[in-house]
Amino acid sequence: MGDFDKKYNIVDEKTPPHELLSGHYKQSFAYYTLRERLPVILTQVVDNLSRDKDEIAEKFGDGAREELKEIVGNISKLKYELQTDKELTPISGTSSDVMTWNIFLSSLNENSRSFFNACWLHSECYMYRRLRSIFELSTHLRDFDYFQKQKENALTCCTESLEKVAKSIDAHKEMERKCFKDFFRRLLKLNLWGNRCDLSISAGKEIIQTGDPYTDIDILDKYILVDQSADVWECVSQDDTKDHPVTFIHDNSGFEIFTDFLLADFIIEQNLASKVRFHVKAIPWYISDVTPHDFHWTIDYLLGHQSETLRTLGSRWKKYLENGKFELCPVNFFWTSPFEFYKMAENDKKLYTELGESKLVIFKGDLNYRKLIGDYNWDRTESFETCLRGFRPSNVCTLRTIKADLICGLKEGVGEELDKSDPDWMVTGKYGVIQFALKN
Ligand SMILES: O=P(O)(O)OC[C@@]1(O)O[C@H](CO)[C@@H](O)[C@@H]1O
Ligand SMILES: [Mn+2]
Repeated sequence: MGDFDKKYNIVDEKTPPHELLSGHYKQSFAYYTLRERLPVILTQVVDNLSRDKDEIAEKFGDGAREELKEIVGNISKLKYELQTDKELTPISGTSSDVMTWNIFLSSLNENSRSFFNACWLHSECYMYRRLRSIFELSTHLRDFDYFQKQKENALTCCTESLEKVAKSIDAHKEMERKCFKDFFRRLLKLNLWGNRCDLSISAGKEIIQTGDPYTDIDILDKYILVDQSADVWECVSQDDTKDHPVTFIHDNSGFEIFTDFLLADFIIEQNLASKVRFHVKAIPWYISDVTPHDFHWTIDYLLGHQSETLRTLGSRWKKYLENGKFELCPVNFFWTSPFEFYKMAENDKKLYTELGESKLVIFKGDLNYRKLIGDYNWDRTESFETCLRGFRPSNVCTLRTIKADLICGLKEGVGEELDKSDPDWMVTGKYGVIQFALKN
């Protein structure tokens, strides 16, 4: 370790800092996820395919109907492999990430190359990648998104709430103009809580956002265990970095992406940055995650909505897309790779450098958090900077509701208190963190 590393207690990048989270530990959320949640998610895909087979055949042709039988068989096979803790076999497929995945899989230790023995992050990502490869290898359904209906429903079922939030933000605008900092921090918190609504935590069961979470947003402050929103404001309001974009690494469709856009809208309107960039997933991922299609669909849905408030927002965001104030980045398979982000610089230098152009990169959600700090049993008071293990291509912010049993940056005693008062506090999404680290 060099002097800098010692001073800041940076962990050597090559040595695993702590025990990896894994399905091997029966008391863990990893075990529960692999055993209970993921098989349910696979069963649900099968059920939805059989429910929608006529619709699918109409859209993709009769050949698709035939192929569905084979696809269902292959999904059942994947479920069997998962439930019987089989080896993570190579991915077959035609996409450019197949080789990277397979090199990664072959680099795993032989005794940690099965669903329950591998690092949880790796086996869970693997399941979603294998699921995708089943469709990718078909002729008629290679581009079919088996989570699409659920994602669309996550937005359409909460339009009342979208409208209320948008109206109440508009109403507060005049008042909030006196203090942009407070306004920004509220939008940031709204954006944080928008992450409560992912579908994979509920194994696909609908979670509906109701009411107007903006007006009462401060009530939830007691659930924010680390709140560095003031630091994020300081970073984003720097005048000399206006020409640098703010970048979102999106997480979920539905209510969450709407709140991402609201925050991005504020950034553009207040001229905090000339451009906001968005990164999405290349393939269907963890049920709710945004793909390019979901991104455009969301804006078009708002644009065509009967509510004038939503139409206004939709048409403004469409315009931002046209004039480059909003930019959807080309899909990048790094986001659906098994790699933690500290490995980005060596695996995708270009992406790392590109993120470095931003004045701020906002990582949304629980899975991005897991990739930021790795699926390790970190000491819960370890600093966020240390856990990033050198991954600070730009100023980094994470907005994450806590849905997996790993965390860092807590004050001494906070975790222990919660263990007593609310034993499930790490896996329900009830609590959240807004954490920030300066560029390297
Ligand atoms: O990343 P998101 O959408 O906030 O959450 C994804 C998630 O539901 O899936 C994983 C477990 O299956 C957890 O990390 C997390 O709970
Ligand atoms: Mn997600």
